[in-house]
Amino acid sequence: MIIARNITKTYKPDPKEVLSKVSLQIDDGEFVAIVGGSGSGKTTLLRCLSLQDEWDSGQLIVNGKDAGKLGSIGKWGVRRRWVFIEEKPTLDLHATALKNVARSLLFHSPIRAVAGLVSKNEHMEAMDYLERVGLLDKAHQKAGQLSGGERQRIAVAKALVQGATMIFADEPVSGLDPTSAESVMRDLKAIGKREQITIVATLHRLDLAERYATRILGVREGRVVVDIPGRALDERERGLIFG
Ligand SMILES: Nc1ncnc2c1ncn2[C@@H]1O[C@H](COP(=O)(O)OP(=O)(O)OP(=O)(O)O)[C@@H](O)[C@H]1O
Repeated sequence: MIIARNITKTYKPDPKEVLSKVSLQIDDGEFVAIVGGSGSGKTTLLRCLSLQDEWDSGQLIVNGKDAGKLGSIGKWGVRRRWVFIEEKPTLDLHATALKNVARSLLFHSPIRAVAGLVSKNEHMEAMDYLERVGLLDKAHQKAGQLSGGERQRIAVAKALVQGATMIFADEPVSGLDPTSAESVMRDLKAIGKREQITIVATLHRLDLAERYATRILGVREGRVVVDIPGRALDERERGLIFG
């Protein structure tokens, strides 16, 4: 669970508040979509909630711990099972989907990971993860030959390997064609539900947030102006977010 109380952030030396007294709560198992216009502060909010960025004032409580008081080791402990999925996930494009996932199984053995020395058991385990994200038929294809949506699914499989309890995704479907965007959203939602993973994602497309998120946070000029369960927004709510 994440609780934010009056989080405020500026990018110094610019005195303008990019986040302004943001207060919210994210419960375990939610699929939270952060929506808003360009430059409204979505990514900054995601980066603060995921402890990737510092904030200036306010309090962030993560699983009962005051995150502002944690040192780097304490933060590492909290973030150990958090996974970050970017617009373009960092994958080895020359390696197969299978190898990309199998390498995540070797996080405790970096030399084998770099050399790509994967045992038979690890291969089978990686196949299992690829099946869970619906990519079994593409296991032996190089990541560079896969579509953007399929690459996002590899990133999700890697998150599962790492035993993710939370996934933070910054624009996970931007740059994807509408069909792939739908399927990534559908997968994220299904996997989050099945594996009990909390998901927080920034999204440009409001329709996807409305259809897939269990909760929508609307941000405007650094403030959370709408905080509702996932559903179609009414005129007033749209106006509050987009003007
Ligand atoms: N590293 C940075 N240094 C200075 N200003 C920044 C930095 N990152 C973001 N900003 C500014 O903070 C504001 C909010 O940016 P942010 O990326 O959080 O918005 P966003 O809603 O995610 O935008 P978009 O939808 O266009 O990606 C913008 O005015 C941006 O220029």
